[in-house]
Amino acid sequence: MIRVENLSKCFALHNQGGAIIPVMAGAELVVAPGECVGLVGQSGAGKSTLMRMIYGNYLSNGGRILVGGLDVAQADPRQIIHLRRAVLGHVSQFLRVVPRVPTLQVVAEPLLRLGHPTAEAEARAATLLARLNVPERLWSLSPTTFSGGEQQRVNIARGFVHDYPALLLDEPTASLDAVNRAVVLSLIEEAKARGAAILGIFHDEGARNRVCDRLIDVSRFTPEVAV
Ligand SMILES: Nc1ncnc2c1ncn2[C@@H]1O[C@H](COP(=O)(O)OP(=O)(O)OP(=O)(O)O)[C@@H](O)[C@H]1O
Repeated sequence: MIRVENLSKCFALHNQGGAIIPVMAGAELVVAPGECVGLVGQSGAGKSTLMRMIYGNYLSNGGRILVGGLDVAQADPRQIIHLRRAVLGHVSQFLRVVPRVPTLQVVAEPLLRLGHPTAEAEARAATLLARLNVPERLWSLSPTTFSGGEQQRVNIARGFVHDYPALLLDEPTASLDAVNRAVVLSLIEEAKARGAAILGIFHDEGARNRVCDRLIDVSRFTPEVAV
């Protein structure tokens, strides 16, 4: 479902004399349907950079990134938008939303964009928000003023509202209490059980051990010159 082949990445520092910094070379990985793979490696090894390339936020300098048959490294923006809408979900650490949109709508939005009826999308959003213990009195408010943990739970609800075949998770349990952490780990296990291919960064070792089938150390892909 997710396949990375011989991927490389350099950053060009335009404000520092155009210095070229190679940060990744020869990266290879496969995530099969129903599998959760954790990215590990010391700080600066390239975990976030690899995730951003797979999501299409960063361009790569060589290699292939296949997600559901599309090569993200070569895809045009329209193809990437379609991929993100239907195939590749992403739960980042921070919620980024349009101000003044109510929480229920923020969570239902991915389903509405896919053409699901409003009542069905909102019912699914409500189920997830309730499961993640976001109080119902908050659902009609914009999440912009919510606490860090509340925002993260809204973000997780939005990321799991559609049954994406592939999911990228960036520290999904980072600012959660034990009860909500357990809910998120169950959501990940349920996504695996329905066949989602999941790639994640989990600094929470207990979470990683519970949900990851394999770990990949990205420092294997750090080019010699950058060490
Ligand atoms: N936008 C950028 N411009 C220049 N260099 C960058 C940029 N983003 C990342 N880097 C560099 O790429 C390397 C990998 O960074 P990255 O953030 O992917 O590491 P990481 O493994 O996710 O680290 P951490 O665990 O600390 O989040 C680092 O040396 C970093 O300085």
